[in-house]
Amino acid sequence: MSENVYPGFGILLVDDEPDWLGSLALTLETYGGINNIKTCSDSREVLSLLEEGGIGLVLLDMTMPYLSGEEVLKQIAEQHPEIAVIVVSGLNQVETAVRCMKLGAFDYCVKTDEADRIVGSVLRAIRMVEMRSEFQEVSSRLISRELSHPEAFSSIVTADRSMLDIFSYVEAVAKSPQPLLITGESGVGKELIAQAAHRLSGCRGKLITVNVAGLDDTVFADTLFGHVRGAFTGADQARRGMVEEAADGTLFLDEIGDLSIPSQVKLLRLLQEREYFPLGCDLPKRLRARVVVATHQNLSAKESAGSFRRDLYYRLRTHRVQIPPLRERRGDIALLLEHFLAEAAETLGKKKPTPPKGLAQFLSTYSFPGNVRELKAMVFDAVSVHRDRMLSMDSFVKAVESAQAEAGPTQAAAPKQNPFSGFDELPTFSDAAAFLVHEALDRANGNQTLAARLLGISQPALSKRLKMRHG
Ligand SMILES: Nc1ncnc2c1ncn2[C@@H]1O[C@H](COP(=O)(O)OP(=O)(O)OP(=O)(O)O)[C@@H](O)[C@H]1O
Repeated sequence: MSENVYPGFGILLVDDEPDWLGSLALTLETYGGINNIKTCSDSREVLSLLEEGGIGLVLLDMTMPYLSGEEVLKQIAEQHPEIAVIVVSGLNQVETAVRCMKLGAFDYCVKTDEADRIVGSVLRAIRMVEMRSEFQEVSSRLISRELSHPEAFSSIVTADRSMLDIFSYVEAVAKSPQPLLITGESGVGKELIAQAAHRLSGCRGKLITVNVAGLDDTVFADTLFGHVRGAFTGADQARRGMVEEAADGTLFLDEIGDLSIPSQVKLLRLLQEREYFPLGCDLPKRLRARVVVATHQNLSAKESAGSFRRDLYYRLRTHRVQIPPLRERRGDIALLLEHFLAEAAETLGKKKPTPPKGLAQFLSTYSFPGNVRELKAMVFDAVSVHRDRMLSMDSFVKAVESAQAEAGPTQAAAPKQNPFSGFDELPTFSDAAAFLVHEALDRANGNQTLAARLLGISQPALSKRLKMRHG
């Protein structure tokens, strides 16, 4: 991973005036942090430069000796359709602009345009090229459905398709110098994904995690950037900031949605300039870490509401993954249950207990607002109190009931699947009811209260049914 280069592909500036090439390169670097730039002042050399590879975007002058911009544009469109071209002309001519766009140019700018207009156009083109190559990379991985480094995800227990797709994506963008944004409800496993991204990045340094929730701006700056000795009253010792601790590794900023606006400005500056100043120090230090951020908040809504800066939001969302809540991957509940039972037994020095039949099914009727963390806590609690070989269902029922009572009646019910949809011949009502009652009692080990719960009826209603059947 090259650290201080943006974007990840080269941008070729083509113009016969070397002075303009120099000033355009400076504008792009100053206003857009764009520094992966090559220049060419002879239009006849453009194609051979593109053949060498590594260029994703060309900024092309129109009026040049030898080959005109329009001719070069035609050649690029034919031979390198994957390369985006922005025409930067000395003249504002609508007809030429239309012709260029028809030939496939991404945009048409005029040299006298404000710097903002040209830089904005280049940033959009960069994003388009990035998205296109990201899409190709991800879709080829999704088609092959294979991970090159499955071991990087070994701590994440799942068999869910959407989670496996996320693994492919994280692997595809692992070596990118751009930040990775991980969103999802609390307890879904965002930190585990950050750890996997770090393992895959190939960075030699450490993974440094900073939870930025509740840090005021001064503490945020001090934590990240550190200070020199004597920077403020009481600063008897210099402090290395976390950005430095994470050098050649990954800086993981958790709860990024809680950052104050002044801290957001500092973070944006760090990402854009890849430089920072420890408090009391005049010499800038370089950011030498990959940045991964996470939040359980809806950043897009925060951005619309004005509490999250738009420029930072766009900078952060270059690569992003949204981890689904546990209730949207119920198939994982049984796997996670087994995993946490073994982990809890080992941690607590007990023999792994046998889960009661129907436990996974019972748990999958619950919406788990605290996601995997809540399931883990339930299992650890149940294992710590249990004595017999067979784990008791009671502690799970109590945990679910008290969580539901706390959440109140608005708690969403689990979406139901129709178990009969595949049947050619349907059972009668009374047969279906009898089978259901039998299965529920079996799963609940004869415990009528639990069986009634599994069936969604009261215990007296179940016992009435049983009496009717036997009587
Ligand atoms: N798929 C999984 N397999 C195994 N353990 C998991 C899985 N998902 C989450 N966990 C465990 O659940 C707990 C919560 O996970 P984690 O801290 O990664 O969640 P988070 O999304 O970062 O939460 P928060 O938003 O509160 O920071 C951790 O103990 C983690 O190890």
